[in-house]
Amino acid sequence: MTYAQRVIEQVKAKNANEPEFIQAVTEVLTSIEPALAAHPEYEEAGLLERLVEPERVVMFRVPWVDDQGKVQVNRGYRVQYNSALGPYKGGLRFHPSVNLSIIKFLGFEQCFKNSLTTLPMGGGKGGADFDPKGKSDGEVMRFCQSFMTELSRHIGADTDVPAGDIGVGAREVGYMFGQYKRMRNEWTGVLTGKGLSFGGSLARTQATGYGLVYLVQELLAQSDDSLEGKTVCISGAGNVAIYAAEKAQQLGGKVVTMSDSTGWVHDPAGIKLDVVKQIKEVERGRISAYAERVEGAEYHDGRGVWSIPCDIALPCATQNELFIEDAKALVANGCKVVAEGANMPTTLDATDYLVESGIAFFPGKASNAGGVATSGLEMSQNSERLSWSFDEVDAKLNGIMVNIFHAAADAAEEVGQPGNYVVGANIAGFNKLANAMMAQGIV
Ligand SMILES: NC(=O)C1=CN([C@@H]2O[C@H](COP(=O)(O)OP(=O)(O)OC[C@H]3O[C@@H](n4cnc5c(N)ncnc54)[C@H](OP(=O)(O)O)[C@@H]3O)[C@@H](O)[C@H]2O)C=CC1
Ligand SMILES: O=C(O)CCC(=O)C(=O)O
Repeated sequence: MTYAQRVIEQVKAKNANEPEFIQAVTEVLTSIEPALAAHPEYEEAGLLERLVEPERVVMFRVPWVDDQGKVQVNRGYRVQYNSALGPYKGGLRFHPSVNLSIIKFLGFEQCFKNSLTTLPMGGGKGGADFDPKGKSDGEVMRFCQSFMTELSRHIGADTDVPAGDIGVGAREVGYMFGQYKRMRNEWTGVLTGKGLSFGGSLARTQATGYGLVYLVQELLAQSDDSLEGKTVCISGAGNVAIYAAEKAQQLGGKVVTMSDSTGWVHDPAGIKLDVVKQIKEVERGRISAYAERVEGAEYHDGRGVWSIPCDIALPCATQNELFIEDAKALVANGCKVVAEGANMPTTLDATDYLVESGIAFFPGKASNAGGVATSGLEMSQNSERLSWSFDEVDAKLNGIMVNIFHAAADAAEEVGQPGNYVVGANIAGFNKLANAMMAQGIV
């Protein structure tokens, strides 16, 4: 057994009821074997054992009162995973499925992703099993205030800087920022994804989706190709999906699918994004409404996006939403590129199948890093007390995504696995983090 395999077994034994966390650790540690082989000193320093164990896990009660006057209690989390590269940084997820396994896998992934951005950010993640769907603004505000009342003890502009994720957008970040400021009596860049009137960065809303497509654009450019005329399948209809679709369309791609947790739409003529934005960003409604409003579009209950033939697939909804049968359908239908907008949307066997089939497959820690990178740029602007223009931030985002593509491609090439961007991204992210951890001693 190799060092990595032994640590994977330890993680499985210690965290037996955390399947998503085990999945993320298995993917990363398996793919960095070549980097570990070049550094036997890592084993003596217990580097992997320290890497897989979060520096701190905070789990807390979030009591709040609903519109009927009834007391509700949710469970909140913040996993402060690794601070070797900078303050803990990563989003907050509000979704009924949230549990420790999901927050730990997201925090673990975030460490490598943030390393890939080259900005000084450590890794963290948090959230709660609260469902904002169907709640009034008042209920969401009271929940956010209660959540921040506890979280505020553990975060700070130089300690831990949360942001949005599933179920946490501008509204929730605004309520949490207001409560933090009220409790601390200080205005600091303690959260990113803030409103533009109080320290938010232009282009942060678009950044994850735009960044994903910038990376795909750079990949295609390597063979003098572009998005022009390409058919694109996207899952999800939230922040990442909407802005991935917008950028893909701006670059000449035709986006034909989007989805939510109840079903999916296929519009062979190309998704009308203004309709999706109205349904999702304004009405907070269901994607089924799209087919009621757009002639020629079909709505289907359940899953099915990956059955539609496409050149490029961008899974942008949630973890484990692209399975082995989906991977087989994509390959059979001639898909050439799969780039993850969501975190770990592709199962391990589906990932292996896509890579072995010669698909250019990009793991989320590389391809969706534009969001957190732009959060890093928001932190810089807050520290400077300045705001940069949209074009300035967008150009920096583009540059970061181009760099991430080449960092992953070069690392894969160096270990003799050209085109394996899973190996490349994991090794590139790991190398910098490992270097920092070794330099900082046994902590
Ligand atoms: N926002 C960001 O900056 C970043 C986000 N990510 C990742 O991107 C993904 C999407 O996040 P984001 O767009 O911000 O979140 P949103 O809440 O804006 O949108 C999430 C979308 O995914 C769908 N979805 C959520 N859970 C499920 C599920 N269990 N099954 C099927 N569909 C589901 C939602 O449908 P419904 O409305 O029905 O719930 C919605 O369409 C996540 O994996 C997130 O971690 C990664 C990097 C940065
Ligand atoms: O912008 C951030 O800090 C967090 C983004 C995020 O949660 C992610 O990259 O998954």
